[in-house]
Amino acid sequence: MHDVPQLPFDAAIAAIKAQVPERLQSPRVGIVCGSGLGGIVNSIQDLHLVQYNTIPGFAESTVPGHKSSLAFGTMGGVPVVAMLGRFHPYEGHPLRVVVYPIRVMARLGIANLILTNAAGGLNPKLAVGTIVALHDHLALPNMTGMNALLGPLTSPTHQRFIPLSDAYSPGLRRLLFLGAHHLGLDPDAVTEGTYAWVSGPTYESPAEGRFLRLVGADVVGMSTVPEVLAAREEGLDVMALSLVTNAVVIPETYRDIRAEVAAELAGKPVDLPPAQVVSHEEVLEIGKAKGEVMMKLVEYVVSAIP
Ligand SMILES: O=P(O)(O)O[C@H]1O[C@H](CO)[C@@H](O)[C@H]1O
Ligand code: HPA
Repeated sequence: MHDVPQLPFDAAIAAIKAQVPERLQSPRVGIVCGSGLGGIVNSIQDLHLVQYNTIPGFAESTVPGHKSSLAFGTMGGVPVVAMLGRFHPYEGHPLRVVVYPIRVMARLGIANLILTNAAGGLNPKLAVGTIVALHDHLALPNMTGMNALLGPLTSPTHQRFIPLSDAYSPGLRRLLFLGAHHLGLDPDAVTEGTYAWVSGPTYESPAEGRFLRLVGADVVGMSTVPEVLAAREEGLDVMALSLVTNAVVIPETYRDIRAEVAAELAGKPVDLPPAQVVSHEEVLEIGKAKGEVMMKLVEYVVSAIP
């Protein structure tokens, strides 16, 4: 396999192999832990951590709730590698750096990739805490010049035109729902939906949230899609799970300040609606509170992959 120009794959693989026992050097499944979801590492046995700053080509994650290490070990006896901390374009990382760890994991031999993320709920039917298995995505940045696969072909053997109609593996999603059943989860705890990828780092304005809902997205977040594209280019089977950490505020009407002032001038009482704003702290809190369900599902799927 030829490598992406200027990305030091051989040095990265060598640095990893120097730090990980041979029995764990060829993981079958790769996992990416989303904001606040690093607890997934607790279900890895025979754990060996490799710091990103020891792997050539890796950046550092600068986002609270993301560490900067690769976790090697086993889950239900299956060798795995998990990214404790991902890179987002809004941190200033170029897209080829954002997806580099996915390509490194592919070169280590993974065949399946499980991505997790924290996301805002656009579909009003999704309660905070719901886990959404992505069956599709809507990526305005991809459609307007921020596609992670722009640029020279990754290698002469890679495909240029990657289909996305089959990006999210039905087989892995089937295992997920079998897992939800075996774990006795409430039927509404896990569902399927479409993820809107936005660049961030601002959360959505009400009009943006309304727009994304109108065009068919169920959840919204600032990650995952670039990783899905690279993984598909590398020939990996992909499952992506969003934990709904907050409801995106999409008011039907705006505060009518003109009417409020008129009422105030007329001496009438004015009822002020409570301000609703999302924060990353809230996102991390829900991640911590609900992360265990995500961990158990990931564990089930990893063990059940044929
Ligand atoms: O997608 P992950 O990395 O889980 O993080 C999500 O949480 C952060 C915002 O709170 C954004 O980075 C968003 O993408
Ligand atoms: N919007 C975008 N990304 C997010 C959100 C959100 O509401 N919550 C967690 N990640």
